[in-house]
Amino acid sequence: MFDSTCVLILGHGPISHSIGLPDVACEKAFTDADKAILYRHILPESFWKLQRWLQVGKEKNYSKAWETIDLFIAQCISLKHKFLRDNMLNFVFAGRDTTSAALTWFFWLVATNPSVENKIREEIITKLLPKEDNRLRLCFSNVNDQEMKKLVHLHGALCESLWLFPPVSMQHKASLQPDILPSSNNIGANTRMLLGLYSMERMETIWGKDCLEFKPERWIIEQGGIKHEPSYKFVTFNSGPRSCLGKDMTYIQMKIIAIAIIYNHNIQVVDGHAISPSSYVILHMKDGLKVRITKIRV
Ligand code: HEM
Repeated sequence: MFDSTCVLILGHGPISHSIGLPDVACEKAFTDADKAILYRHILPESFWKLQRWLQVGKEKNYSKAWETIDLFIAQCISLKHKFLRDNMLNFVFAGRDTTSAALTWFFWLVATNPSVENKIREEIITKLLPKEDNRLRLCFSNVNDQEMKKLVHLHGALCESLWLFPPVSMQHKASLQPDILPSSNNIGANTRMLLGLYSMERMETIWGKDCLEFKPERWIIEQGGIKHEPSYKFVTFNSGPRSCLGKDMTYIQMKIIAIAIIYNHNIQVVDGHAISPSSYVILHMKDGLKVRITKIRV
């Protein structure tokens, strides 16, 4: 299990079970550390702390074990340095601009559709605020994922803006081998393909006649629950094995921000401010969103 855990977590196996059962210092260090931790539970605190200060007994073994474990982990990190760097970059890049672009389009759509803004504010008050709290103060520590799922109008408005203005507006894919696309088109190996998500999510043949309208109720079923659209149709977060890993977190972050702003403020877009998309891979608003914020609660 030591070997397989290391491969899973660190991407590097110490092969302690190879033929000859080699002495792997780090493996023994974990056992020593474990034993020392047991003694910390049993002995009076002042006693093991004195041992630690004097560096004797089990505490001496514990310190040595830590040195060995630290060295082992540092070696694994340096072996995987490029992999870790690339992953960190991927996450920061993937999470930074996408969500901020999505929020900008969302607030523009909500601000220019006051009936939607009112419906969201109303459901925050009726479904999220504790009945006994007549001060109508919203406390986020009480709001969990399940509570947020009750806000169907907010969810609908978020889906609608993520759908009309997908923050990753296009994708680039290439075929490894010759293939046949679902459209029956044949493609050769190494064929570059650009997928225009922005355009795909505005196609009448896929979404119907009202595909250019802002209609959050599109995402609400008759019984009042949230309507699910398959990811190969609502492609904002990609579909298949390379789907976005941050999708659920994005919805939670956007909901927290939307609730805090819509519950407490009224948003008005500044007259004459031009709205148009920018030409980046991420679909920003070209000149940002200029708004006037009015506090509606003290
Ligand atoms: C509105 C917000 C977001 C949108 C629209 C979005 C959209 C996407 C899309 C379309 C892809 C596929 C890219 C491709 O294969 O070409 C993707 C991948 C990915 N996203 Fe997001 N994303 C968002 C937020 C986030 C956040 C907050 C995180 C995490 C901090 C995140 C992490 C990732 C990662 C790690 C991948 C790569 C998955 C893989 O290749 O296996 N995303 N995202």
